[in-house]
Amino acid sequence: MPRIPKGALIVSCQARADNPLHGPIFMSAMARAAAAGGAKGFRANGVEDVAAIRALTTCPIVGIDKVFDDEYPVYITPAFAHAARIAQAGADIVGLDATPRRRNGEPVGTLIGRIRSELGREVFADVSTLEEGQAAAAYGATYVATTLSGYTEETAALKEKGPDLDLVEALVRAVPVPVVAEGRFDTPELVAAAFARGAHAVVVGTAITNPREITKTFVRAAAPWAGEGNAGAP
Ligand SMILES: CC(=O)N[C@H](C=O)[C@@H](O)[C@H](O)[C@H](O)COP(=O)(O)O
Repeated sequence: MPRIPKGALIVSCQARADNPLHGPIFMSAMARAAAAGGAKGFRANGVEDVAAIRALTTCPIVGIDKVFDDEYPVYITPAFAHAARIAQAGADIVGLDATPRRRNGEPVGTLIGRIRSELGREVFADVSTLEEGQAAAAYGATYVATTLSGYTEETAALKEKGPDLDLVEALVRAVPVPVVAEGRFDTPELVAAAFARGAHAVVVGTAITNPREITKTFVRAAAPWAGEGNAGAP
């Protein structure tokens, strides 16, 4: 199984159902474009997208299966069945929510152990705090990533504050496995800052593969000048 190389840029190629680029045709094209640009691995969601990207690369793929259920906050690969189908689709590494929040499936420690022993896959643990990262590493996760910082109740206030570089550094100091920076790393400078804090690799999604969200940032910049008779604003 290929490992994520040190210094790698991993490109997350994901588009939800309401995104015009949803589906394996567009997501595999995104992965090809990212590979041509030098990406050394991919993160992808769902069996179809993972299989389509597997068909075009031998680089490591962090496969996840997002399953939304109003009763449970955990949606990134919540249970073993989801991990199994993502592994079957060709993911070298299974990504999952490694927070201790309620999930529709076995406890995260059991899940990590089963993915490694029964599926023979590496585990990429998405966490939101230092304590969650330490627990995930103790359970046997291969990588610990800052993916969920800003996206849990406990960390929600961080979402508007850019990427969680402090968590990257705290994890690097505390856990014995490679730490991956993920979540809101939306400029090359922030990617460099993550490596300077000790990250093993960095995952970038929206800023590379979501033209709708990228367009919004440009439109926001144009907004003060938009509209009739507003030519000289602000
Ligand atoms: C919280 C959550 O569900 N994060 C997801 C995880 O798969 C994705 O929606 C993110 O796009 C990904 O983590 C990359 O982050 P960013 O798009 O900020 O570069």
